[in-house]
Amino acid sequence: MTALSGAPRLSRATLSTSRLPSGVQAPAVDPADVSVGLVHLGLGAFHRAHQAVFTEDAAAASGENRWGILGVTQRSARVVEQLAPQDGLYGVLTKGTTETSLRLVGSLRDVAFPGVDTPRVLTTIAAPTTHVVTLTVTEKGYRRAADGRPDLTDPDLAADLDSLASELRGGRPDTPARSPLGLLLRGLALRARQDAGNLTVVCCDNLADNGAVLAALVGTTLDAVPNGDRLRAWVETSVCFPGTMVDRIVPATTDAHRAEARSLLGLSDAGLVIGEPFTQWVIQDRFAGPRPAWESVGATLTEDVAPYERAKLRVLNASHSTLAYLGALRGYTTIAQAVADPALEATVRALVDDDVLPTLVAPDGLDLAQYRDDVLARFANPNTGHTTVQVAMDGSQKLPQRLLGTVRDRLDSGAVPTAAAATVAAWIAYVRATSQGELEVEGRPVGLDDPLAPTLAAAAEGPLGSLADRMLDVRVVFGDDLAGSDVFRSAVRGAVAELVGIRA
Ligand SMILES: NC(=O)c1ccc[n+]([C@@H]2O[C@H](COP(=O)([O-])OP(=O)(O)OC[C@H]3O[C@@H](n4cnc5c(N)ncnc54)[C@H](O)[C@@H]3O)[C@@H](O)[C@H]2O)c1
Ligand SMILES: O=P(O)(O)OC[C@@H](O)[C@@H](O)[C@H](O)[C@H](O)CO
Repeated sequence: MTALSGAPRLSRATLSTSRLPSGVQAPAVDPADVSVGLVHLGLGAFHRAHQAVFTEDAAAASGENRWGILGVTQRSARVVEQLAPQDGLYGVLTKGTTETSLRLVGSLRDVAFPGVDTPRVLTTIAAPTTHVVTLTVTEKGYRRAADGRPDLTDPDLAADLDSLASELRGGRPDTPARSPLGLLLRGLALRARQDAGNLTVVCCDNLADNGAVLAALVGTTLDAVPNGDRLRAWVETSVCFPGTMVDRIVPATTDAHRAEARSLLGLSDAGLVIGEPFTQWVIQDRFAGPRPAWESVGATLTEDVAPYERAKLRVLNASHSTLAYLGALRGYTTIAQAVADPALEATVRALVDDDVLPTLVAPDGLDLAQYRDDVLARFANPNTGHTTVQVAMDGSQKLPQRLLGTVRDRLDSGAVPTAAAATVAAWIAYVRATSQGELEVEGRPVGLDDPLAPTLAAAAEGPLGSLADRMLDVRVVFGDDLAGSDVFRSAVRGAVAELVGIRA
């Protein structure tokens, strides 16, 4: 029996005929009464537990019914298959340290998979009733090259740019899009062609300076497209890319979560997501047109998002990755188990206190030491079940965003970033163990899950004595500056030697 069998499926029909059990919160908006005004690219777990909830609550608070979401999956139709039969309805199971609650969300009004639905997605991005596009497509989804510019050799992006070039010559926008950036650019092109008005594009991925990064990617990609200059000029005057800091720990949903939600709801929910109680959204107040009144339901709209984003990436996400690598290497399944290990907690505190905090300017009213403690308390929540292996994936994409800025700032100030080097060493040891088939967590082998896996595995292979040097030579991760820094190299060499038990 699976987690979904034995109970009718959540849908508008079953919701209207079932009496919701007490304790389960109904959608804050009536899904029948909501039209689409926002398109989301990357309909993973995080969007459903974060921006979709803020958007629904904001619409309910302001009494507006124009902020329904078209959610677009990226790589497969799986999430569409989960949500379309449910009319887009799904639950968010919130798991605190002592309490669990379930709410249903009705703001997701339509779902699409670019493999078959590209024309519909482009038309919706270009609709005058659409005012905002949001994205959560993971770090690797942006297809950036080592220098941060668009990777024009990426076959999916290249195929999309061919389609875009044809559409800019008047061709029909009907080829399936293959990359998030391609989909966005093609949607912008159709919007410009139809003169449908301004648009705001909000990157909600854990990328440093995410708004500016996405704006630059859009601009430099258009430079490479024949006749892209007119579209680029339109984007510069008609599209805003505010930066954001997004925060809520949203682990992957398991069958056990689905079974738990089914027993609370009495209906089965294939689109269920789970999250911790904490949620935060800080958004740069730079919009090209209307937006949901997110500030009315707890989001912070600010001129300067950078201090919030930097504090979150460098404290929370860097600590998360440290616990993920060291925790998995010690055989811990979850982040909560890892942070409960006094040695690992001490390592994380050293990272934050010695190297991260000296690089930060506290955002208004935030006590950074308290923030560190609050983050560690959130990690200790045993009920989210966030796995070390999930957080550890894609290290080549994550470390540059969450750790290497700290390293650069420390080196620039003349300090030796010993604690940050220890996190780099943890990642190196993890890459070595997973790429050589040497890591098991709870008796299950763990492989290396990273878009650069072949390059990393090749660098990890060979004598332990030169492991740190071979890995630091992967310049797409470390850049020429860190690969060329004797101070950093020496710190990483020492930390790797300590971790793998050899002489530096
Ligand atoms: N889960 C969290 O706790 C959390 C918290 C804050 C921010 N985020 C941000 O949200 C992102 C997504 O997290 P999630 O929990 O929704 O993950 P998820 O695995 O549930 O969903 C990831 C989404 O990105 C798409 N994607 C993945 N790889 C891609 C690729 N190579 N090209 C194009 N699209 C790709 C997937 O199709 C999916 O839509 C994270 O990478 C992070 O930047 C997540
Ligand atoms: O989402 P990822 O996989 O990029 O990173 C894993 C976690 O560090 C991250 O998702 C945190 O849970 C999140 O950033 C908390 O807001």
